[in-house]
Amino acid sequence: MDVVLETRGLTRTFGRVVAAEDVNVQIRPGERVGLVGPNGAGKTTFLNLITGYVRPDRGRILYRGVDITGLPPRTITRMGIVRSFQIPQLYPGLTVLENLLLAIAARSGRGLDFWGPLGRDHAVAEAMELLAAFRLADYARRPVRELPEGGRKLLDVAMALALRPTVLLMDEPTSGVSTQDKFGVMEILMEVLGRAGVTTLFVEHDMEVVYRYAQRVLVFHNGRVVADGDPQALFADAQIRRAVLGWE
Ligand SMILES: Nc1ncnc2c1ncn2[C@@H]1O[C@H](COP(=O)(O)OP(=O)(O)OP(=O)(O)O)[C@@H](O)[C@H]1O
Repeated sequence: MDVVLETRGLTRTFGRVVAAEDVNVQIRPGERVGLVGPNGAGKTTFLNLITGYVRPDRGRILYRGVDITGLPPRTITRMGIVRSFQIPQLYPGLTVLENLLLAIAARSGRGLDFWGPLGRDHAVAEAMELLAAFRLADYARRPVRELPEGGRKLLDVAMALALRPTVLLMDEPTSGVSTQDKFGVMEILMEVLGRAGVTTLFVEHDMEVVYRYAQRVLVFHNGRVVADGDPQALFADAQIRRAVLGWE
């Protein structure tokens, strides 16, 4: 089986809290995986472990067969595992285009001032193409603070995609987005990420979003992955519905 990301026996405690316990997961290239579970179940810790922000007490993380356990976050990002944040890390006073140019500059490891005119033209063309894909082209010259929340989420992911990830991790892509906008945001995200062939893992509390957009769901509970399967099967399971998702 082709595996892009794998965890083996991943375990991490904070004092008495077991935030990850013997997490064994294999992710295939191009999969779209929803991470669900109650508050404090260990979903964010799982993302923090993979991206190097938190070190495991035990266990290994393999990316394309290479052991990345304990590597610094910057190195892991450069290798192709990129994270987009729950609260988008944007510069509200800069334009949408400028924010994206900064992400493109970050990919090259250089500041904007290192670009000659040709490099800048290429970067602007690339940024405009990305903005068009994310339906943000009309906002290109406007400051980020004028973007609606859904637009900020899209820009945040566009910036992550500018780093050319193989694996993208998203923490609640629809949090703070209005009910009428959230499916629109997810449609665009999934279309663009699917076309780019990016393997996507996303933490999500909105089960309707998970149901519609995840091909596979990992259910976390007390730091463990207690269920792993397709959303139709998992959400039909009465025990998971009651004990883990809090549904009757
Ligand atoms: N840096 C930390 N220091 C101490 N405790 C932590 C730390 N990070 C996470 N924890 C604890 O580990 C447990 C798992 O937290 P985590 O944030 O991973 O859960 P979660 O499933 O993402 O929850 P939520 O859905 O509320 O975001 C919680 O009890 C949390 O308080």
